[in-house]
Amino acid sequence: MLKFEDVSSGYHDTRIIQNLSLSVESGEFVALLGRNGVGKTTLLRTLFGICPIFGGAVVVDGTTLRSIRSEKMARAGYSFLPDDRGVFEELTVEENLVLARHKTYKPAVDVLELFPLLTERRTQLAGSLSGGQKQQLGIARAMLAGRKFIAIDEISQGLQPNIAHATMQALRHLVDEHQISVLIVEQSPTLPLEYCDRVIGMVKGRISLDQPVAAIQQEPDQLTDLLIVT
Ligand SMILES: Nc1ncnc2c1ncn2[C@@H]1O[C@H](COP(=O)(O)OP(=O)(O)OP(=O)(O)O)[C@@H](O)[C@H]1O
Repeated sequence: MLKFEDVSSGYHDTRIIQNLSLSVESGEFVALLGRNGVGKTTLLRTLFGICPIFGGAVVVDGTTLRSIRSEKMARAGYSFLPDDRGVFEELTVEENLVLARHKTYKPAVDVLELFPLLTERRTQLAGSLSGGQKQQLGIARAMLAGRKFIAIDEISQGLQPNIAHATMQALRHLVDEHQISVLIVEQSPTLPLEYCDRVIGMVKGRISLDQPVAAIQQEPDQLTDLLIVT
């Protein structure tokens, strides 16, 4: 359903993504791993039209695109949670959720059950939430809007471990129930190895690893180049 074909992209005249090819199928839950600065965020920004494509093409639902418009992706049911959480700070929690909801699509996950604080804080301005609370609102919005594809940058950022696990379980359920695709960016392999189907690793703007989770569990050394050195 989604393919990057020999894509190069970046910022102004700086090429960050280098001749990168990958695909994500319907009903696949994929994690993108890599150290700081390798281009994971830039890859997601390219898919959602925030960074220009310098070369190659992105194929979305069979249509080859050499430039991408964010609003078209949103209309097609592709949702993106950027690393700054992408909430409307001047609107309430409830208004943020209403704007993300689609007329007919009802996700198989009740986001208010998943994130009870969104009900407790429904009349509060999103801008006054903490970072972790904004993350929950942003993920809820991405789940409501992503009828075909959900991309989430830095998924566990600011989330308590139990909430991060519940979020991954809910995404797994959405993938299995609706055959949507999910692509997450995460710093650590722990959650991806428990919940995802496949791990894609990036080094310096290129793919360095693309393996099913089962293959990585057998040979975890494959992750060494992708892990953060502390
Ligand atoms: N707005 C920008 N203008 C120019 N260069 C940028 C911009 N944003 C990021 N970069 C550069 O692009 C490269 C890749 O950054 P990117 O944020 O995609 O990496 P990342 O893998 O997501 O890292 P992190 O995990 O730290 O967010 C870095 O060298 C970064 O300095």
